[in-house]
Amino acid sequence: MGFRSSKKPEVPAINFSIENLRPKSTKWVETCSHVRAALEEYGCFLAECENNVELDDAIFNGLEKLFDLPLETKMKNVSDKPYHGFLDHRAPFVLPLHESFGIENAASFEGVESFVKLMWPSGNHHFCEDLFAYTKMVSEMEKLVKRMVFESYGVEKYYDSHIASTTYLLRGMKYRIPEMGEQNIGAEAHTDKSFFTILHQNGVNGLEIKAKKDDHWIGLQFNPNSFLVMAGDACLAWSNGRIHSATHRVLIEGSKERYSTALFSYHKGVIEIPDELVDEQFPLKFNPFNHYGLLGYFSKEECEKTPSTAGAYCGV
Ligand SMILES: O=C(O)CCC(=O)C(=O)O
Ligand SMILES: [Fe+2]
Repeated sequence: MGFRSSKKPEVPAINFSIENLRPKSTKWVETCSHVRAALEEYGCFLAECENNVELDDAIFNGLEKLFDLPLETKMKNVSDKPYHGFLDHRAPFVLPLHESFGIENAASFEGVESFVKLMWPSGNHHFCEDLFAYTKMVSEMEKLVKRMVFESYGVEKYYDSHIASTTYLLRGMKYRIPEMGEQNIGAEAHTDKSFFTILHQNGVNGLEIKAKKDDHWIGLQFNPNSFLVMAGDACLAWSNGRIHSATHRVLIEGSKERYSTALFSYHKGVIEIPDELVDEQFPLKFNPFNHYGLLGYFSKEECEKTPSTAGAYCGV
């Protein structure tokens, strides 16, 4: 068995209640600067929201049923993009505790509906509705965070075109309980290749983030209202290295299975580094890059040992 490291609640928690999120209000400006500071220092923060408990229950109960489907049904969740389809515990990494699905175009009803139809050909209307409501809500949160970040750097003029090219992938994860003597690694240490990732979980903790300043592992304590907003390698490159893309992993302990969701934002096409983010303190570090190109590059074996995928793929 592995061991659990520091549990100090060091990742900043930021109040995302409605009254803090009225654009241009004093609280909005304050929240923007907290968001930016957290992303630069930790690469992530816990957004504390007024969460919908009923919807949460519906999603995690629905996920349980989804993972209980026969393997041959689950294997129908395929994609031409790497890490976008069903991953069982054998491929592409050997992760005995992990299984996950990928739902492309997750913020569109058609995307969710075509996934649900594939899994339940005779229909599962309620889950389809709930899943869409959930992805809609989390994708709105992603847009809000993006707006805050763009405003905070004074590059809001690029926001609309950026959003117009954004697409979402929802991954649903299940981590089973390790057996006696079995390793407790649910997900190996990695950085995400997304622009942003928004993570949520059932009541079971296990996600750890590597601190930027001294490399120690910080165990995250979610409450039912917490969503972890994390920057991926695409955001690191877009921000010209100002925003940190945190290494993270999942360790599983305890007696309850862990279910989590991750909404990944991707950009269709090329991401340009805004001129405004290049100056003497931050000379240009990255060339414009194709976001799916970055993901494809990472999926190739030669990149496995590279400490920074963005640096290797599109570094100046
Ligand atoms: O399950 C989690 O909390 C994290 C999963 C993760 O890091 C990923 O899918 O990239
Ligand atoms: Fe991740």
